[in-house]
Amino acid sequence: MTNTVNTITGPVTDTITPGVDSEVGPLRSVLLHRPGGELTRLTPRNNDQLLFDSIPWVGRAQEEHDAFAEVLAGRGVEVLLLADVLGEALSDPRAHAAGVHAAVDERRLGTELADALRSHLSGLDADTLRETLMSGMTFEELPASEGASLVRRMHHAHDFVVDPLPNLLFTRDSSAWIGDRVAISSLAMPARRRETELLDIAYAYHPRFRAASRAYGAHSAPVEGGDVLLLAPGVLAVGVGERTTAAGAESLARSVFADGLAHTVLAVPIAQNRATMHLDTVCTMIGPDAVVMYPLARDSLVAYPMRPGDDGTLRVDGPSPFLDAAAEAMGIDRLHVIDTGLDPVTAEREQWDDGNNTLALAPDVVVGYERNVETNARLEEAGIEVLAIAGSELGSGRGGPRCMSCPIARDPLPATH
Ligand SMILES: NC(=O)NCCC[C@H](N)C(=O)O
Repeated sequence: MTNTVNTITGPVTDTITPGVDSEVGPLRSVLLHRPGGELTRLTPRNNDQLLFDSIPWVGRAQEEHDAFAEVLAGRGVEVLLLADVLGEALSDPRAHAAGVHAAVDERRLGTELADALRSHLSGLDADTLRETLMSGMTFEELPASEGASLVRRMHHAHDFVVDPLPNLLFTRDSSAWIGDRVAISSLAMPARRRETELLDIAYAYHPRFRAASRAYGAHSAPVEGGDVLLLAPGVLAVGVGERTTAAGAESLARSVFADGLAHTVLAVPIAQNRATMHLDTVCTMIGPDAVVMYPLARDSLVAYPMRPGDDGTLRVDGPSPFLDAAAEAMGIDRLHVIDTGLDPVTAEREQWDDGNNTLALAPDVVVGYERNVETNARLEEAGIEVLAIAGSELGSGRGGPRCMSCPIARDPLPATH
């Protein structure tokens, strides 16, 4: 199989200034992660814990991902790959030390083994360390010469001394740009927490990003990028559910208000279950004043608008119907919902398969999974161009094109929108 992605990315340059103030402004630069060795770690015994619903065929997942990257590149989008960004960052000795520190969980491994692992990882070159940080390491892969320990003797050879990170694929969740600042997510699930450390290192030490200010601290209350929608410049919606907590939404609101990045943040409660783990599993924007939305959510979603109060306080209003609160905050008459008109069973099937999880490349141009035939047909009937990609293997982690992409630069929308 050819790795087309390298030809798409080339060296990571710094010609495009980072900044994102909407969901639909023409996409200029995006961070993806081409799935690799970390997916080969998934087994029927660990897939639930690692947040995958089945065991992906890795080669096919890579092909699907390469095709996704090609669609973006074909539309003039610069595609950055997380492995490249992280690898370049890790060539800085301080990043290397931080990567080692993040990988060693002394509480779980005990002092003996933690010391042995630390010593082993410290001696790795940047590329090998990067692979280990992403794909993990089993007990049997840690050279025996690195010392004995009770923990090591009592573990199975195939257990992980460093856990793999198969959900790196979903770059949307681990970081998000808000205006010209990057928010490093504080990921909620144990299987994803170390992603926070890797993204923190990548942005802190890669020459292209190290000057970027932070919109949110990596170790603050849980907020995941899949829950954050930039409805319009200055207006954010933040899903509160299985991942992002109410404390996280409040904390993000305080942070973006303090930095002048937003005037309104809508906290949107979503059902706490796997099908709706993030707000972007039920609703994504396809135009400056239009969304595609899971039909059941349309009339049930509510919002608690937060605005800056007096003397650094937060003013919290609502709850009010989400569509009304969003339109008011965005200063438009109505936030249109593309009517997918689906029967409840088809709607539920296609929501599960990320039919509502589209990635806008520009107003009215979105990438979606080809399998969501009915949703895509309705979008096209509404005048939306749907660039359909295969996702049978990629989708086994329960994420679609929006989940698999972190926009780094979008052009601002024209004032007429
Ligand atoms: N924004 C998203 O909905 N991302 C999909 C994340 C899927 C991943 N397997 C997870 O459970 O976190």
